[in-house]
Amino acid sequence: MSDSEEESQDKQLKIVVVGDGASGKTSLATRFAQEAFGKQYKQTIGLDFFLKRISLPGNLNVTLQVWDIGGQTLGGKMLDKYVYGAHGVLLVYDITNYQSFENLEDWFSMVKKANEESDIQPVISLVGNKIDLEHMRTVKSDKHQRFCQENGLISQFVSAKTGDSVYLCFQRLAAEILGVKLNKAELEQSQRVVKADIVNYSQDTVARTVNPPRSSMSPESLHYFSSGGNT
Ligand SMILES: Nc1nc2c(ncn2[C@@H]2O[C@H](COP(=O)(O)OP(=O)(O)OP(=O)(O)O)[C@@H](O)[C@H]2O)c(=O)[nH]1
Repeated sequence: MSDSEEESQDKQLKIVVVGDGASGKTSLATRFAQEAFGKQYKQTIGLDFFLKRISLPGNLNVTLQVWDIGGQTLGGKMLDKYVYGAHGVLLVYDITNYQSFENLEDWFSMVKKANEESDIQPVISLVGNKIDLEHMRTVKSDKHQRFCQENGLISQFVSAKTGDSVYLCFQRLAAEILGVKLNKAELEQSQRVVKADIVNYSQDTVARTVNPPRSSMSPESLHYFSSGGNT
C-alpha cells in the first residue's frame, strides 16, 4: 500500500490554530508540518491548510488537518465557519506581546460560540509561543496557568523558531482528543528548557513584508491552499 493510501485510511482530526496576527501561528504550523521556519513575517490572508500524519502510543496513526487562521479574521464573517467542527484548537499568543495574550479572551469566546451548535466540542490548548525570547517575556507564566485552570485548557509553551515542544504540542492535543495517554518520556520533553539567545529585535518581526510563496512540501505534509494569495 502506498503512503497516501495509508494516510487516507487514518483518522483525521481538524485542528484549528487561532490568535493574534504575528503571534506565530503560521510559523508553528510550518515548523510542525514541514520542519521549517521563516524569519520574515508574511501575514496570512484568510487561512492556510496543512496535513501531517503523526504517531501516538499504541501504533495509532492519525492525520492532523491543521487550519492556520489569519489573525486579521477576528470579527470577520468566515471565522465561525473555519472554526466549526474542530476537534482541537490551539489558542496561540506571543509571550513577548501582552496584547496578544489579552486578546485571547476574544478568540476563546469566538471558538466557544462557533461550536455552540456542533456535536463536537473541541479540546483547547493555550500555547505561549516564542519561548526562545524568554528574556523579553511580558506575559508571566502564572497568568498563563491561571487562564488554563479557569477554562480547563491544556497548557503549552513552544518556540516555532527553535522547534522546542512544537511536535509535542500537536501530539498532546491529538492524544487528549482521542483519549490516549502519552508516556512519561514524551511528556518530559515539554519541560525542556531552551537557552534564550539574544536577538536583535529588528524589522523582521515587525515589518509586514511580502515574501515569495512558501517553499515546497516535505513528502509527509501537503500544503493544500492559501486563499487570497498572501498579498
Ligand atoms: N523569535 C521567534 N520569532 C517567531 C517565533 N514564531 C514566529 N516568529 C516570528 O514572528 C513573526 C510572525 O510569525 P507568523 O507565523 O507569520 O505569525 P502569524 O500568527 O501566522 O500571523 P498572521 O498571519 O498575521 O495571523 C515572524 O517574523 C516569525 O518569524 C518564535 O518562536 N520565536
